[in-house]
Amino acid sequence: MKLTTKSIDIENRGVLLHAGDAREISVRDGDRVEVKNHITGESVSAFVDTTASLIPQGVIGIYRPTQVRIDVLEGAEVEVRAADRPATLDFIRKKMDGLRLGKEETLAIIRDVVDDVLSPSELTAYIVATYTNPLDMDEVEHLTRAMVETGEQLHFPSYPIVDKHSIGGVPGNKISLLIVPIIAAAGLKIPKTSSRAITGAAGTADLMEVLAPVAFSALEVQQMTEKVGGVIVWGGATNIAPADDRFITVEYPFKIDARGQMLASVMAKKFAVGANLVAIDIPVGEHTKVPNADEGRKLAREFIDLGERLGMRVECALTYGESLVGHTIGPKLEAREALAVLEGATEPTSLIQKSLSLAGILLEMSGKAAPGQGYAVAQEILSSGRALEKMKQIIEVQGGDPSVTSAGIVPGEHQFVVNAPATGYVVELNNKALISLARAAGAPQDRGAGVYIHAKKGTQVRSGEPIFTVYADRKWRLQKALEEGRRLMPVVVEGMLIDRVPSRHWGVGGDVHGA
Ligand SMILES: O=P(O)(O)OC[C@H]1O[C@H](OP(=O)(O)O)[C@H](O)[C@@H]1O
Ligand SMILES: O=c1cc[nH]c(=O)[nH]1
Repeated sequence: MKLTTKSIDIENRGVLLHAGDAREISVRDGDRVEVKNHITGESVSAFVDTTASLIPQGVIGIYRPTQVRIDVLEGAEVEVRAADRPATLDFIRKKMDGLRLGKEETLAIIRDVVDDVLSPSELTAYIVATYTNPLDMDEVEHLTRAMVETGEQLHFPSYPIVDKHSIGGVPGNKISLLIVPIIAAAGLKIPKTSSRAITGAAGTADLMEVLAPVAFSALEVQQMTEKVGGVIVWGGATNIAPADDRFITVEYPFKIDARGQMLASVMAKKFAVGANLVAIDIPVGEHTKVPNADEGRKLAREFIDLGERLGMRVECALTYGESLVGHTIGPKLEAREALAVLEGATEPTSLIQKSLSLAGILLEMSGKAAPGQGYAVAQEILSSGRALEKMKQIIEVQGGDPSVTSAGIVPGEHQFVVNAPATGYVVELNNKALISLARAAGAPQDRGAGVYIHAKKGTQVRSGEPIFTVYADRKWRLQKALEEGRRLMPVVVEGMLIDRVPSRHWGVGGDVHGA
């Protein structure tokens, strides 16, 4: 059917059809049509929305990404027909049924993900299929390679290229903001791409965005790294392993991070930037992605194995994940805490020790420190102020203000302090509940939102002393977070009354109502 185009400023790969035209070409809302540009001969598949009134019959509303793909002008005539169903839906179905996917099948799926051929529900089906039917190591390797092949890669003229990545899962894990400048200050190259929050309340890209822009092209990432030695950018904007951000968009609301997806997501980003020396942080703890050290060692072997398959040397660090890193959760609070350490703060020790340990591993792997000396070398770079100096260069090259100080970063104006209801020890500090609380307060989208933990697990508190403060940029968000806090009770002080559930049938003094 021939239809006349009308441009519509909507940012997805769709078209708007009059219900009458849709009936004639036998498509319904959510189906695909193929739209062909007569002049160039190019065609594109697009998802259908229908309307009875917004456009007349004979006209097709073309959303911007669709229009760009077939390069068609407003008012031009296009040929529209019902599109064939993508073959990759059968591959996804195969995975849903618990079968293994071959290399070509995986590559075809990832191409369709990157080309926006799959609808959000089809993409979700793929992620859920790999969550419920875990990928074996061959499938993980195929997925990793497919994620790299469908994006851009960096090619530095010399080695080593060093990188680190955390699998996440522990709140407050702001260590990249310390490790990257330490490694770059040691004279190494570290083109760090990070994701936004996946299961947490603030990913490294969310934190860095407090200090500088994080959206750059692959070429810019390479140029900035060559100039100052390191960057901290958002992988989702780079076209480096571009499928990754699409997957994370699906995972984020469910707070899931399937093992095979996680391995591929992390290692595809390392491979694509050309890293040959990689350290992986695996936080271990009851409320994290890895519940115990045995599982952590298994995952470490998988990262190392995958690294060998891809020609990268990988070392893993199992780290303490029972409690948050440092005292803060949320973009501004975390960026402020990390910057304060670069400026010379000697606390929090959990943040400093973890960052120096990981940086030390990379310094030893690269030969910048003798075996066993990595921690001390990293410490010297931090305490000498060279890491701060390097961080300012990184902030500046990314377009931020290098004169920023931790004191100048102000978290959300709406605050609520939760005090200890009894004297005792903090016996429970539930990571997952703290993340839910910070998300309810608005993190990571609201940068000032988050939680400051005054008393971590094992700390003795007196009745009335602060345990944590919730921050929000908007008042209604603070209210939401407090409701979430009441429901989840993220912190428990030994001896405190958690809740009182009254009997339904007994009145005062033991009288039975209605008896
Ligand atoms: O939201 P959850 O699941 O905790 O983890 C996601 C975070 O972990 C990784 O950190 P980094 O980039 O190595 O610093 C990711 O890039 C992301 O920022
Ligand atoms: O970058 C990351 C980190 C953790 N998990 C992922 O899937 N990707």
